[in-house]
Amino acid sequence: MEKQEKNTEVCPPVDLSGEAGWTPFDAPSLVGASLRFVSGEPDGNRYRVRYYKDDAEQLRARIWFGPETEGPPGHAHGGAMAAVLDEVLGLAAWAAGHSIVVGNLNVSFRNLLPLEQVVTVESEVVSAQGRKVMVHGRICLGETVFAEAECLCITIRDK
Ligand SMILES: CCCCCCCCCC(=O)SCCNC(=O)CCNC(=O)[C@H](O)C(C)(C)COP(=O)(O)OP(=O)(O)OC[C@H]1O[C@@H](n2cnc3c(N)ncnc32)[C@H](O)[C@@H]1OP(=O)(O)O
Repeated sequence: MEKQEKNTEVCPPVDLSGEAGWTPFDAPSLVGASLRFVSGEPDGNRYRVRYYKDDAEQLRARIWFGPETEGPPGHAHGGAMAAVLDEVLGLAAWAAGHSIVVGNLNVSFRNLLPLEQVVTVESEVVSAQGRKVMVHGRICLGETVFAEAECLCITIRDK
């Protein structure tokens, strides 16, 4: 059987700039440098991401799904979208002052997401009661929603 060659060419730079009124958000200075799965290769072929807060202080991300996130031909893998929602919505709870891990993530895939396109992740912390913090979010571009999620975050117990 013929072995398929892996394409190792690095994709060209992409524009991850935010919208008017957004301010850059430094995720590693809040949670450390451990979030490498999504954010760890800013010039690579998996994801490229940049975080912002909007004028309502909600976390936003501009994200490019590279060829290494492929699932259906030419489009992002559902797990790749779920990983992004896990990171961004969890981070949104941290950015709102809650030290959490994600306990439950419910994702609905609404449209196929074409690769090598910059999209937006929106998030909103909708409630915080006891140890439970609910964050909603979606991956979208203009009016098109690719995936939306409800994320139940649980605050970490004091050791
Ligand atoms: C340090 C920097 C981190 C930055 C992170 C940002 C983004 C990254 C996000 C992630 O990827 S986190 C990694 C994925 N998540 C995990 O691996 C979490 C693994 N699970 C756990 O560690 C524990 O199960 C958990 C802390 C979520 C809960 O365990 P606990 O023993 O502390 O809590 P407990 O089971 O007593 O539950 C507390 C409450 O939460 C509820 N709960 C817990 N897990 C739930 C769940 N999965 N679904 C629904 N409800 C849940 C539970 O019913 C209960 O409700 P009540 O108080 O009303 O009784």
